[in-house]
Amino acid sequence: MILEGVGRRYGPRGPWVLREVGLTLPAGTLTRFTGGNGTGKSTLLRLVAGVDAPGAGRITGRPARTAYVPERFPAALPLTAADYLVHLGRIQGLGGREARARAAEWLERFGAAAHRDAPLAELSKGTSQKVAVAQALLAEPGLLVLDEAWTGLDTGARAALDRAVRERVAAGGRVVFVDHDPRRLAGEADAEYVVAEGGVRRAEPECVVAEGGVRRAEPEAPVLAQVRVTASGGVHPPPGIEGFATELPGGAGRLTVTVDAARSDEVLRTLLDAGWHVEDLRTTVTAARPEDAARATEGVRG
Ligand SMILES: Nc1ncnc2c1ncn2[C@@H]1O[C@H](COP(=O)(O)OP(=O)(O)OP(=O)(O)O)[C@@H](O)[C@H]1O
Repeated sequence: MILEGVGRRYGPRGPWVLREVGLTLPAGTLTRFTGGNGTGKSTLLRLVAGVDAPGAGRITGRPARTAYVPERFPAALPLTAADYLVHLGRIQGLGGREARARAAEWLERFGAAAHRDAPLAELSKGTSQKVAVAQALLAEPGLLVLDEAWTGLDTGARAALDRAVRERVAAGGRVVFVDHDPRRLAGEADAEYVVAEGGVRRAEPECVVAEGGVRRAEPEAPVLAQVRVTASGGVHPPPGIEGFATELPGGAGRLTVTVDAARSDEVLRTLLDAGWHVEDLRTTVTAARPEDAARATEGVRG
């Protein structure tokens, strides 16, 4: 699916909210859009979903089955949750029996089965949102567009939606999403774009999105690998080596020296040349975050 020179403004004299947007959304990919408030993310998602048409440019290759979860769910319809889903399933091309089965399945997956016969207007905000995401997943769309679709869902339903997104991508669908939480599907998107100043640009790898905008990522936590060498048999630490020496019975010493991993070979050579016997060698990794330490330790071991 391709967007070429896409532009959108509201009203013939309104400012262009988006201009000259060019994007490719390949099959089997997850694409994230980020950006500050009012930059045009929802506008872009409506254009991608096809519920709004561009004022300039063109969009080609949109899959026949496209589903969209808008920021605000229009829940004021005189239908029960299950009837609404069956109705939408039929519109999306499912047979009656299949639509009913899928509606039940998705209400179950999002933990809303108990509300299947409740009128939409009586559902809580969270349950309405479950129905909104369920309607989008009913017919296994080739394009799934999610505008803050996780907002209002409980933890279990958010995880269920994460899983559903992965399933869609694995099945060859395109999933496009905006979410204010930078941890949402973090590291899973195939492409990430920032919507800003009417344009869309590829997010730089060091950019992460914070609520309400883009901020620079924290610099990578410093990872420091050190080697602790314990040696014995010498008397004085050799020149250039500062360590902790203790006297052993008989006048010999034991030396413990901790050096940066990069210097460890040199220190070992110096100790051996000076007649010390190396008893023990340990690598320690210091990092601000435990996961960095674990990763670095693996690297050092390897
Ligand atoms: N239907 C509309 N009529 C007129 N202006 C609109 C309409 N929809 C959006 N806009 C304007 O277009 C701009 C972009 O809005 P949009 O909702 O796409 O941004 P957004 O990045 O999704 O914002 P947010 O993060 O606050 O949801 C805003 O200035 C908004 O006021």
